[in-house]
Amino acid sequence: MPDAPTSDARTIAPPPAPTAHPAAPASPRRRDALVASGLVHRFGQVVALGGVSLTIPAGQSVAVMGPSGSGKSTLLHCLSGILTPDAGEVTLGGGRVSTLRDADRSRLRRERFGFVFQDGQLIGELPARENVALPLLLAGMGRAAALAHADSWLERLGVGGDMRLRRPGELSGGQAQRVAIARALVHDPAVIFADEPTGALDQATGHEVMQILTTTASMAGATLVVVTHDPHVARWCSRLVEIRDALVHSDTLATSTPLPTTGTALPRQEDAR
Ligand SMILES: Nc1ncnc2c1ncn2[C@@H]1O[C@H](COP(=O)(O)OP(=O)(O)OP(=O)(O)O)[C@@H](O)[C@H]1O
Repeated sequence: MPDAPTSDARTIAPPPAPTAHPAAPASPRRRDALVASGLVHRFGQVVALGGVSLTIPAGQSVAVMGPSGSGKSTLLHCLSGILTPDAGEVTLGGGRVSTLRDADRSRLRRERFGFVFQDGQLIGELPARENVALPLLLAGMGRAAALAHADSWLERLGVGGDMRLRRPGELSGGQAQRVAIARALVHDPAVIFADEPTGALDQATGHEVMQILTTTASMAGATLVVVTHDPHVARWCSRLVEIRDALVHSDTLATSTPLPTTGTALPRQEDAR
């Protein structure tokens, strides 16, 4: 694995102070490991995940790589409760994710997970600050407090001032991804899932976005799971999981310490640190 890029964390201010609100609870929940045990998922005859087990300690950044069609997005979707696996289980801090009822799973996704997609998936009709405030509003925070919290995140990620009031279509790709990162972090999630977060950006902007994503996630104590085709993106993360043919093919820490991976075997948590 190549050397991790130099992170200029000093240029990014610490996260805004958490508010005394369920949408931004204090830190203990962040100690939750995300664990996948024997995940199997099929689309008809296609086996997209053939028995994948992973333990991701709280606060770790993991890049998921592999050839097209190997099962990366399916893994991300199962880990984040978007898809229900046909077999196996996902837990966060010991609490079940994959087998929750739909309503509870949606709530868990809203409150404990943040998402960054290739195209941002911001709401086109809403200004940046309202896009960012949305997770807080959905969690019941008052409008003024939610917008103030959103503003402080946007400011911190370099899209403050006038840009807060622009709609996504009036922002550059890099600016829109900064807004998407602010939206993913604003409610203080335990885990951020990013699917090709730099896929629509040029290399320099992608580098900048990864720097912001990894630095802010780390400062906030959030676990980060990034699906990417790009080794330059992957090297921002402290662990690389390679998926091939619906299974974990390799699992490596940035220190180049190989982790035991044998099909469905579940690595012990201390192995993955
Ligand atoms: N909704 C779906 N319906 C049917 N088959 C699907 C569906 N989604 C994924 N698949 C199939 O499941 C397998 C794994 O797909 P997945 O999207 O997880 O791979 P990936 O590694 O993320 O690919 P890529 O890098 O191209 O995005 C592939 O064979 C794919 O064609």
